[in-house]
Amino acid sequence: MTVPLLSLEQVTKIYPGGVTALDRVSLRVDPGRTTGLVGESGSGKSTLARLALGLIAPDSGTVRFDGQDPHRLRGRAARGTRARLQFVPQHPRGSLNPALRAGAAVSLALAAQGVPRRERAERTAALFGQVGLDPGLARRYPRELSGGQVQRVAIARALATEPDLVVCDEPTSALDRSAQARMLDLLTELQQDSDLAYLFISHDLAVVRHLADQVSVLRHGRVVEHGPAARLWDEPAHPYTRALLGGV
Ligand SMILES: Nc1ncnc2c1ncn2[C@@H]1O[C@H](COP(=O)(O)OP(=O)(O)OP(=O)(O)O)[C@@H](O)[C@H]1O
Repeated sequence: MTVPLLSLEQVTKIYPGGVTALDRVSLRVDPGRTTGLVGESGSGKSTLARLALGLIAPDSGTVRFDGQDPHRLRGRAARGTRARLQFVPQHPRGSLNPALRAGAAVSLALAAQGVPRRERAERTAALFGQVGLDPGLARRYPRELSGGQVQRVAIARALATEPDLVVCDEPTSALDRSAQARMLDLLTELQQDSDLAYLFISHDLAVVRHLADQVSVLRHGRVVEHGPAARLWDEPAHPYTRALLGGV
């Protein structure tokens, strides 16, 4: 049996004030594969993403990335692990520095990886090419780029560290239908080229099924159904999954 790249075992997260955002949730992402996580607003998806990235700790249960607790790593081990575990947020415009040109955002990520200055321009141009962006756009500021282009810059920046796993939190929800389809094609291509694994989070099962091998359905912090994406789509067992599909 494959050793998972990311695993959550019986994870519970209770926020101050008593909100149980996640209740004994288990989930795994295998190397080079995609696990989808669907659920409506407030179901706990972003909390799970933050736990997977090691930004917060669970109240009980375990989170493991390549066998280690990502929240407990310190120093060099933390830097190494962070490079292999990247994040593409829902609204990347907010995560890019508005005063930095798009190319500089990617170049900085390369610098943080120890890539020598003389190699950075060429590597940045290659990353722009990889995500389907004209390298000329590297000179633009985020405000001068479309939503889809900004999302691609965020992906290029994530790829700069040559990650094994990318946590994508609603990466297409701010895009129109055609940009959404192109983004899913790009993510699929990148996975095939670089053997990337994704934890792909969305409220939309119709989007998730295009990419995910396995899907977990989250409701009020609990996994109510889990299985192969095609099975959930064709024969949803839980009424909540059927309700999610009803909205498609
Ligand atoms: N820092 C926090 N402090 C207290 N409660 C929080 C905090 N963050 C999230 N919550 C609560 O935890 C629950 C899960 O929130 P979470 O953001 O994980 O859901 P979500 O599925 O990502 O929602 P959305 O799709 O709207 O982003 C919600 O009830 C939310 O109000």
